[in-house]
Amino acid sequence: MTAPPTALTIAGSDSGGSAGMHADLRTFFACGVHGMTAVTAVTVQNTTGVSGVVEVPAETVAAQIDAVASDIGVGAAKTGMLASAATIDAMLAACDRHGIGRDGRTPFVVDPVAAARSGEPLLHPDALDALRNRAFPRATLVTPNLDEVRLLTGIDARTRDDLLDAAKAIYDFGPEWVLIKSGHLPDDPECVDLLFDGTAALPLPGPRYATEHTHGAGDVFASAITAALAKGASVPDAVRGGKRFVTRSVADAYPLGSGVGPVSTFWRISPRSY
Ligand SMILES: Nc1ncnc2c1ncn2[C@@H]1O[C@H](COP(=O)(O)OP(=O)(O)O)[C@@H](O)[C@H]1O
Ligand SMILES: Cc1ncc(COP(=O)(O)O)c(N)n1
Repeated sequence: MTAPPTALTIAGSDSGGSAGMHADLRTFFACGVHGMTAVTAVTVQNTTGVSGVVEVPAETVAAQIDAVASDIGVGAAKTGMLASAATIDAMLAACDRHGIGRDGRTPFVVDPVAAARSGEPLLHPDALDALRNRAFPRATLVTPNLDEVRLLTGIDARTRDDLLDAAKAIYDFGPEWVLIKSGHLPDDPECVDLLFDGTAALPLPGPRYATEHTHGAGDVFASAITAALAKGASVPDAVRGGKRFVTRSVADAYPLGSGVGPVSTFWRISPRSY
């Protein structure tokens, strides 16, 4: 047997199993990629929200990256909840040691998670600068939602036409590619995301389903992209494939608990068998 491609998520855990590194690992599995983790924080979380956070020491986050990169190897990496500037800087130093990120050539997807869907913060406000000015320039791809765009750039995108301005503003921080996610666009009958490389903008059309169960959608999208990059896909192909994956995941989203349920990562491996 040969080993499958490998991908690393640097993210927080979600005890409810819907978002964060749990969603990332399930997506890696569904995409046929061996998933690895550098846990940044343990969240006490369910479908109604986040009621506690314990941060993992920054040096332990870096040590997890060192451990897997030096032994197993990382085909592609993604970030989720990073919690603090200290963690971001320790992570970037570890990524440097192992060629993860732009110049090292191992694809590096930075999902700038700032808050949970339910509103609780997952990133210290004083870590925004580290994310923008130190993590983004290292990224192959940055994947903000519209709330994160607002926080990072001040741009309040309200229509599809505003997405290009948002993409340009994020691109100015130095990543190779930017993907603006449109799930939070008010009053749009579709979910048309936008991929931008500094010159050309590629719209990624998709339906908008009338479901409230979208917990973990952004994590699943970024993980499906990361899995495809680990398999050697180009960024546009990985993003197009990731969009198909997350759209099907939202289509099959299921209710869970008393709050917001997760998007489904079951559909590819065992459609509706549960
Ligand atoms: N109701 C929906 N129907 C179909 N696709 C959706 C829906 N909500 C979000 N998506 C898609 O899921 C992905 C994640 O989007 P978004 O919700 O903006 O990010 P996040 O989960 O990070 O807040 C995007 O491709 C978006 O277009
Ligand atoms: C540990 C962790 N990471 C990321 C998210 C964001 O996911 P969502 O925006 O769907 O709440 C989360 N809720 N928890």
